[in-house]
Amino acid sequence: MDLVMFDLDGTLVATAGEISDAVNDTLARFHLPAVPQAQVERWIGHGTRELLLQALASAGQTRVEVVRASSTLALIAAEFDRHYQRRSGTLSQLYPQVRETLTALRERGVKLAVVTNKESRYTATVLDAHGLTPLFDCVVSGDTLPTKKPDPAGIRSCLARFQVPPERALFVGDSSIDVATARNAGVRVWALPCGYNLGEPITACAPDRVINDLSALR
Ligand SMILES: O=C(O)COP(=O)(O)O
Repeated sequence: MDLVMFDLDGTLVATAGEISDAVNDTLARFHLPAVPQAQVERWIGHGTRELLLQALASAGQTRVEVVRASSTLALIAAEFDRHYQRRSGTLSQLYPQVRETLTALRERGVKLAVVTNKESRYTATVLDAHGLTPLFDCVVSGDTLPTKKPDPAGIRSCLARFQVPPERALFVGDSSIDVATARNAGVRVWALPCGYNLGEPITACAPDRVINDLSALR
């Protein structure tokens, strides 16, 4: 392999606890009931803004489209932004073997990238909080390109940047969105079972291989 691309939430870092806290800080500020972390985990995958919309719809007992069109959304999103930036890195943890494996792959000259649907300002905070930023050659966030996963543009931009053919690359993720993204780009995909797969078992989306931790890459 010449290039390995990783999803972020649920693959490199367990982030659900602090996302959930930031969501509930925001809901409390607007006198809305809290949502359980288990529910927040099922909303991870389409980007933090989409997650916030889901939480607001659930807490307010309305539809996501109603929240999306609401005139107060910008105000609520700004409040969430403050809480999430403040909470980032406070509860999240690297999964076992992440730092060791990234370091070993880098030493072998493998290019490393993050391709996440998380917006870039949050991606940067989370990667910095865990000292991961220097380990990656490229980071593609949910708002880096006009489209996000499962569109293959993020993977393709990494392949093009490092001039790696799809068969010499691997994508590692934790969800059906990651599997679909890799398939759309013609890249092999390995998946971790203990991340956030929209509440479904990872085997349901048939990755090329299920791995228990990143040491399988070494
Ligand atoms: O922010 C999200 O919802 C998803 O992020 P991920 O693509 O790293 O899983």
